[in-house]
Amino acid sequence: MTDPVLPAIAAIMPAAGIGSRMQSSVPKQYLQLHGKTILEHSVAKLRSVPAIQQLWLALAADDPYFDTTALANDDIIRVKGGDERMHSVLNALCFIDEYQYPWVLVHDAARPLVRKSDIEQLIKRCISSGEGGILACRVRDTMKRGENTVSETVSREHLWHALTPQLFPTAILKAALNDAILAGINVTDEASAMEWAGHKVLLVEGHSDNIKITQPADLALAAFYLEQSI
Ligand SMILES: Nc1ccn([C@@H]2O[C@H](COP(=O)(O)OP(=O)(O)OP(=O)(O)O)[C@@H](O)[C@H]2O)c(=O)n1
Ligand SMILES: C[C@](O)(CO)[C@H](O)COP(=O)(O)O
Repeated sequence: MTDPVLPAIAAIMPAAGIGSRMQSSVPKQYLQLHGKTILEHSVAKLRSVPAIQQLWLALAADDPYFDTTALANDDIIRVKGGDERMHSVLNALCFIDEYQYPWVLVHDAARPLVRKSDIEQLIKRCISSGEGGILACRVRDTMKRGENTVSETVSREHLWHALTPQLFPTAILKAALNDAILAGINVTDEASAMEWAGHKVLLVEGHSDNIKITQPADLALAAFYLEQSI
């Protein structure tokens, strides 16, 4: 497959969360990892991809931390985050010119370990096929459903962990996300809205070390993975 001619891609980084599951004194995107904030690591990964020509950052309206980071002088475009991740993403989407940037890539600030090669593979696969898609990694453990006891074993065949980035045509994602939110759908990733709206979503296998920093133990794991990549 020859490399497709890449259109301009705008990126949205949702970074307006409070990180409640992290139980930390600051929102987790501002925790330090090898001398930089998790947010700075994640932004640097998107900045390393030439096809990404515009970067929108959704921040909490009362975020007092961002201006203390090295990104304060970056040309990153700040927008106000929303009550939930899906609102933060939609708020940013509403500002993106879909003619100038026909594709939009969404990547969690809480995923600082994503590999440039995985991002570029996602872009190549989606642009080549004309379909949106997500980075994902296959489930490896036996999966159980239940609360305190097992109610069922869920077949792990064709079962994936959805990761980010997720890449979709800008206008189509904007419409799908807006309509899904209006319909009261629980949209925890962009693909959920696209699926609900009936669109195909490509699964692009990525590395399982692209973890989302969510709980306290994840910080040490991320530091370990970072040491392996140096
Ligand atoms: N209203 C929100 C909630 C989350 N996010 C962002 O979406 C990403 C993934 O969300 P999650 O891991 O759930 O982060 P938090 O919501 O901060 O974590 P928690 O659910 O533990 O509070 C994070 O980069 C987070 O900053 C956002 O931009 N706006
Ligand atoms: C978008 C995501 O990272 C894909 O796995 C995930 O859905 C975010 O969920 P969260 O509850 O907002 O962390």
